[in-house]
Amino acid sequence: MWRRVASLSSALESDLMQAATCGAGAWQRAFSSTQVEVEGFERKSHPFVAFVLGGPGSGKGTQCMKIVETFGFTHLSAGDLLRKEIASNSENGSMILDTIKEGKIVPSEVTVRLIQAAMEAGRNDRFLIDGFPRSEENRAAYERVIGAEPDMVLFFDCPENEMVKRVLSRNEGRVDDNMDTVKKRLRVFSELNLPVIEHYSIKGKLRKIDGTGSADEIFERVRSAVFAALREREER
Ligand SMILES: Nc1ncnc2c1ncn2[C@@H]1O[C@H](COP(=O)(O)OP(=O)(O)OP(=O)(O)O)[C@@H](O)[C@H]1O
Ligand SMILES: Nc1ccn([C@@H]2O[C@H](COP(=O)(O)O)[C@@H](O)[C@H]2O)c(=O)n1
Ligand SMILES: [Mg+2]
Repeated sequence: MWRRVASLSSALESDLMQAATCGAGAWQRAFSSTQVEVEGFERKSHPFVAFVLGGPGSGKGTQCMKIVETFGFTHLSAGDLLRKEIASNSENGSMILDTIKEGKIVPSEVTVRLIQAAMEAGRNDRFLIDGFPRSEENRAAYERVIGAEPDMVLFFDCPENEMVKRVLSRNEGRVDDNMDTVKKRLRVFSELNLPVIEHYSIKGKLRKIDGTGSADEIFERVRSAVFAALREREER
């Protein structure tokens, strides 16, 4: 089993405090003093970041939970962060709600700032960023603000009819889990997200996973892909 890092050195604590107040790129510096050995993998100074992509209902959130249990990542879902903004009545709340209802993409500055804050607060050196980047604009904003590229990109490849079936039976009360919005989300996925996936494929960072079968069957594919990426990073 993977062991979570239970405590942080006081030097790191102070770096994290600095990261919380300094903004762009500071979270990277916050990890510069830590190197911890866990299950044979030395934890490097720079956080390991995996983007998790796939169409609506392709199983991103389900598989992220399993990755967290097995590999000790912190899971940040862009959609969940946006939904929390709505729930907290922030100044952007009503704009975000309208955008999600339409299945459109929230302005990148908003989403990237939420991700950045969550990473700074995350106290981990392995992050799964689920449902991001959804567009080339998202991708460029992340690189500009965070100043880094992901170590790997997981893409859950799933047929549309299966994704629609899963979304419509999810039953979590999401405002966008209805046929009308799902159609729009699928169109946005094809038009805006597939080019991002293609970009990472060209860069050799993409791990395409067959998203069909049971959640456990899919996780066996995911486990090998994540293990290989962590090992590659270790060897670098
Ligand atoms: N392999 C699977 N087989 C059947 N149902 C699944 C499978 N994986 C996930 N589900 C179910 O399908 C629904 C959608 O899964 P999940 O929330 O993980 O997808 P997602 O990619 O995060 O979707 P979204 O982009 O809309 O957030 C959930 O109700 C989940 O329990
Ligand atoms: N990078 C992102 C991610 C999400 N959104 C909006 O949230 C909706 C729900 O996202 P899920 O990942 O939970 O399916 C999505 O349809 C978008 O409206 C976004 O704008 N940018
Ligand atoms: Mg999800």
